[in-house]
Amino acid sequence: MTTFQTIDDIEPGQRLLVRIDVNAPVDDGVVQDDRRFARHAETIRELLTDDHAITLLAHQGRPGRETFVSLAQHAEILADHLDRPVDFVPDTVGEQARAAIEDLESGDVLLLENVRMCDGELPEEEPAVKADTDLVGTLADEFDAYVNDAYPTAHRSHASIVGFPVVMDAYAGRVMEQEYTANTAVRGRSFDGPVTMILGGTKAEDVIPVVERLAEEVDRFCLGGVVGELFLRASGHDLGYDVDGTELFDHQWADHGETVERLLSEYGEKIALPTDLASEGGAEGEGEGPRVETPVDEITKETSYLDVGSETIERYTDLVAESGAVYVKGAPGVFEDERFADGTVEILSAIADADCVSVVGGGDTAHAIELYDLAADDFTRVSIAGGAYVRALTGESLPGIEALEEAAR
Ligand SMILES: Nc1ncnc2c1ncn2[C@@H]1O[C@H](COP(=O)(O)OP(=O)(O)O)[C@@H](O)[C@H]1O
Ligand SMILES: O=C(OP(=O)(O)O)[C@H](O)COP(=O)(O)O
Repeated sequence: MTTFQTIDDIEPGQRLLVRIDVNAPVDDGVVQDDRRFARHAETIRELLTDDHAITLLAHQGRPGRETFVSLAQHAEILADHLDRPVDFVPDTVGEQARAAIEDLESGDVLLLENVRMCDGELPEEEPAVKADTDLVGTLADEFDAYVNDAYPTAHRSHASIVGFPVVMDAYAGRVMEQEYTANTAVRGRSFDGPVTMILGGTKAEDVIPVVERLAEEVDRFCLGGVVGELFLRASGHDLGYDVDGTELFDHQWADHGETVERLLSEYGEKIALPTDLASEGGAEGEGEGPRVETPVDEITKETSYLDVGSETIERYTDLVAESGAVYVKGAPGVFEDERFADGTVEILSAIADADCVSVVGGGDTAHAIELYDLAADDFTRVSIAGGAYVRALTGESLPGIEALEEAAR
C-alpha cells in the first residue's frame, strides 16, 4: 500500500512532465545503454496507451565530470527501446524548449536537455525553495501533471525531484513505485545465515553512513573501490589519496575521514578490508600495462589502485558462499577495464551461485551484470538505483518519495 498517487490515478489525455533517471555510464563520450532505459521505456509505453503527450526531464553526470554530457544520445537509445521516435531539444527551460513542448500532441514523446545544466536544479534545498526556482516556475505552467519515475535520484532534494510536487499534481511512475516497494520490503527481513554487504564504487559519501545505519542488520561489510581505500587510509595504510589528477579521494576524506576513523574503531570487527590491491604495471608511457597485485602493507601513495586483489577476492567470495543474504552497493573495482574486472565479476558470480537472498544496487554496478553476461535472474533483485536503494535499506526517508506523499495529502 503506497501513500502517494501513481500513474493509475491520472486521467487519460494529459500533458505530462515525466522525470526519469537515465544517468548512464559514458565511455569516451558515448552513452552506454543500461537497465535504466529499458525500465523507463516500460513506464513511457504504459503512459502512451493512455494518450498522454509526454515530456521527459532527466540528468546525466554532474558539472565538472566527464560524464556530464548532453542527453541527445539518450533520446536515441530511448527511441530504440520504445520503437518509436523520441524528439530531443537542446534546451530545458528556454524558448526553444517551451516551443517544442507546446507543439506536442497526444502520443508524442520529447526529451529536454540535461536538467543539471539549469541553475537552481542541483543544490540540495527544501522543497519550497526548489519550487521557487525558474526551472520549476517556468515548466510547471506547461503541464497538467508531474510524474516522478526517477527512483535512483529520489534521495536528492533537487528541483526536478522535490520542486514540482509543491506546485502541481504529482504521481509516481511505475519504476518509482516498484523500486520503492521492493527495496523497502527487504528491510527488516530475517535470513537463514549471516548477512553480508559488499560496499564499493566511487560515491563513498553515499556508502559510509550505511555501515552505522545497518550495523545491527549486517554481520560483515566487505569493502572495496574508493570507499575501501578510504577505510584502509583510516587504518594507517599509505592509500586512498588522489594520484594523477583523480578527484575521488582527498575531498571525500576531508569531508568524511573522521567518520571513517570512528566507524573503524566502533564497528571494526564487522568490517573486512582488502589485504591486496591491483594496479597497472609496466613503465610509464608504455601504454596499457598488465594487472599487478600488491599486498596492502607494501603499497605506496604514488600508485592508483583499481581493483581488489586475488587474496581479497577469495576471502570475500568465501564469506558470500556462507551467507543467508548479500547486499551490494558499488563495484569493488574499475570493471569497465577488463584488467580490473576480476573483483567485481568474481564477487558477483559468487553471489549468483550462492544459495542466499541477494540484492544488487547501483547504476554502474548493475551495468557490470550486463557487461559480463551474468544472469540478472540469478539475483533476487537487481535495483537500478544505488544511493536511493541503500537509503531504503536503512529506513531513511527519500525526499522524492516524501514530496509525492506531501502532494497526495
Ligand atoms: N578503486 C577504484 N578507483 C576508481 N574507481 C573505482 C574503483 N573501484 C570502483 N570504481 C568505479 O566505481 C564505479 C561505481 O561507483 P558508484 O557510482 O559509486 O556506484 P553505483 O553507480 O553502482 O552506485 C564503477 O563504475 C567503477 O569503475
Ligand atoms: O546514478 C545515480 O545514483 P547511483 O550512482 O547511486 O545509482 C543517480 O542518477 C543520482 O546521481 P547523483 O549521485 O549524481 O546525484
